[in-house]
Amino acid sequence: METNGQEHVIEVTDLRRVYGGGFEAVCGIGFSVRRGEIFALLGTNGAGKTSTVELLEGLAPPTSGQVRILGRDPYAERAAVRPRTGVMLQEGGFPSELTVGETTRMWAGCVSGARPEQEALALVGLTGKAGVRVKQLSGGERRRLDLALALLGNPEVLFLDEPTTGLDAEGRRDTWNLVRALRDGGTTVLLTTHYLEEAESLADRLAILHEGRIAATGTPAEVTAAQPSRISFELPEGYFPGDLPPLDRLGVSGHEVEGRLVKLRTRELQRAATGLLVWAERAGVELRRLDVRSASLEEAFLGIARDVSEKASAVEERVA
Ligand SMILES: Nc1ncnc2c1ncn2[C@@H]1O[C@H](COP(=O)(O)OP(=O)(O)OP(=O)(O)O)[C@@H](O)[C@H]1O
Repeated sequence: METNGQEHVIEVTDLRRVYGGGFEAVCGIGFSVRRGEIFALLGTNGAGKTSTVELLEGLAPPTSGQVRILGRDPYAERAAVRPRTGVMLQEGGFPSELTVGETTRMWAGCVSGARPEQEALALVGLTGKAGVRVKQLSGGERRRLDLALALLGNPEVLFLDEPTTGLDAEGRRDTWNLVRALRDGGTTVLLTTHYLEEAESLADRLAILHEGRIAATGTPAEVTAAQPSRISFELPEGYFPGDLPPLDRLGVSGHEVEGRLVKLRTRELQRAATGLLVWAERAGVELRRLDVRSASLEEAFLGIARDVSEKASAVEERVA
């Protein structure tokens, strides 16, 4: 389907998943991902990420609502959709007695038009490991093998479930660069991650799931823009909070004082920082431990989880 001339490769409409015992893990969510976009699904433990991704991968049918991958139903039309997608699960589950080369060849036999084994291994930095048994690989190397296998069929759509869990900082950067290069080559990527820094750095757009619902969605900048920025500093010797300029006139929406440390929250970062620095300059004081920062995705994430839980308990209290 096309919207504004851009092809939506993944389309999710009013999607619900209710498990056998009646538990609703996915409660009517909707989003779409354009060709060549990296889209991240974030959420606390149990938010419904895996339950959603399994429906996108066609591993189960939705209870209600619709998923379209490349315009088709990934469950009912699995034979048509599966060859055009690559899936990296949380646990690859490949036989650990096989070597890396044997595993790659075995998997390539199930994929039409597979990349050469060496190319797939080189993409993920496993060149030279073809003769090593899977059980001898480190945790990070196993993750990279899982990724190589997902890439074997040159997929148009790539599903990555926590692709960098267990990787060291360098391995994580390498994977990010590879995912970006794939995106630049036109691959559409949907990933789940617990690393907010990963989503902030990698995702073109993201959705934060909470208790089966989308609590926020947009570009990382849009999602963080809804959160206040922070300024913190140490009160100079001999000064008290009341000596600061009136905080509301600086555009400060909230503050805390812990000992000599002052923490300010503001949605007008430039105005608040300028007002504070002009005051310090005029008073001839140094603001030690000065820290001025825009909201991070982590703050947005924690803020959303807190807000939704607070609203839920307020409703429960009203009902009780
Ligand atoms: N087969 C099942 N039967 C019943 N409930 C299930 C089943 N699978 C998952 N759930 C429940 O659905 C909810 C969402 O689980 P899901 O695995 O989708 O979350 P997640 O966001 O992927 O979590 P995590 O980050 O911990 O992997 C959880 O409360 C989980 O206990």
